[in-house]
Amino acid sequence: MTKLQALFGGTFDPIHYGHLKPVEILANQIGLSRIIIMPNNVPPHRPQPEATSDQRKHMVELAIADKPLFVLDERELRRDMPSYTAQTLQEWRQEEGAEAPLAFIIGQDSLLTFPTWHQYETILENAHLIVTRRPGYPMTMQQPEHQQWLDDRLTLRSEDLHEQPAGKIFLAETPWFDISATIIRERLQNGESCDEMMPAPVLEYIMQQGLYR
Ligand SMILES: Nc1ncnc2c1ncn2[C@@H]1O[C@H](COP(=O)(O)OP(=O)(O)OP(=O)(O)O)[C@@H](O)[C@H]1O
Ligand SMILES: O=C(O)c1ccc[n+]([C@@H]2O[C@H](COP(=O)([O-])O)[C@@H](O)[C@H]2O)c1
Repeated sequence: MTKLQALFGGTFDPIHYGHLKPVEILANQIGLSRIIIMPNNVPPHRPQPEATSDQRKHMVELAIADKPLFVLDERELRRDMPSYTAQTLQEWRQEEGAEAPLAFIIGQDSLLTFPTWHQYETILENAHLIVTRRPGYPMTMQQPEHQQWLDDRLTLRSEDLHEQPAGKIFLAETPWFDISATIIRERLQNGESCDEMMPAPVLEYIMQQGLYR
């Protein structure tokens, strides 16, 4: 069994197949026995979500109920301050010890904004970064110095993620899923179907709660 642990943070307003499917495929590709899903309470770089933290947590629980690959981490939900990943990963590293291989999973769009994140350079001191593909976003950074930063840390060997505790960036070859929470919220507001975009129990909960109308 692999020792590499991977944390997948997000706002999940709501959780959808664009979150779940790439990381399920990733787990098979690189050998992850567990993915820790971590919804935030106060997202650092965007407006407050439409659904409450309790509702978003409940939707994650419904989405992963029949998937033993996933577990929920509530640490950022308990925080009233913005959920800075640098701080979360520092805490996680202290809990897991210096040698444990740890990774943070993001989509391709998040990689592009990564250099604007709070203390972004320190994030790689505590974890690897695993990037899943997302349609509509370039794989190169806008600023040459950020591309250099990326190139210096890139690895093509997924074994590095298992063998080293932190510091590498791995661009995973996951398929594209053209789904976003924004599109789902818009479609639901217009009364359009989202059946193919998320697990049925999540959609049923959205309807029952009258969310995103
Ligand atoms: N379709 C997708 N493919 C790959 N990664 C995704 C996809 N949708 C979201 N992600 C990634 O999942 C993480 C959490 O995303 P988030 O909860 O913001 O979802 P979102 O669909 O981008 O939401 P919104 O449309 O509200 O901005 C981010 O790292 C994001 O890049
Ligand atoms: O730490 C930061 O500055 C930071 C800035 C933007 C996003 N993040 C984290 O990245 C993850 C995906 O963010 P989002 O907004 O796409 O849901 C989530 O765990 C956020 O807390 C973190």
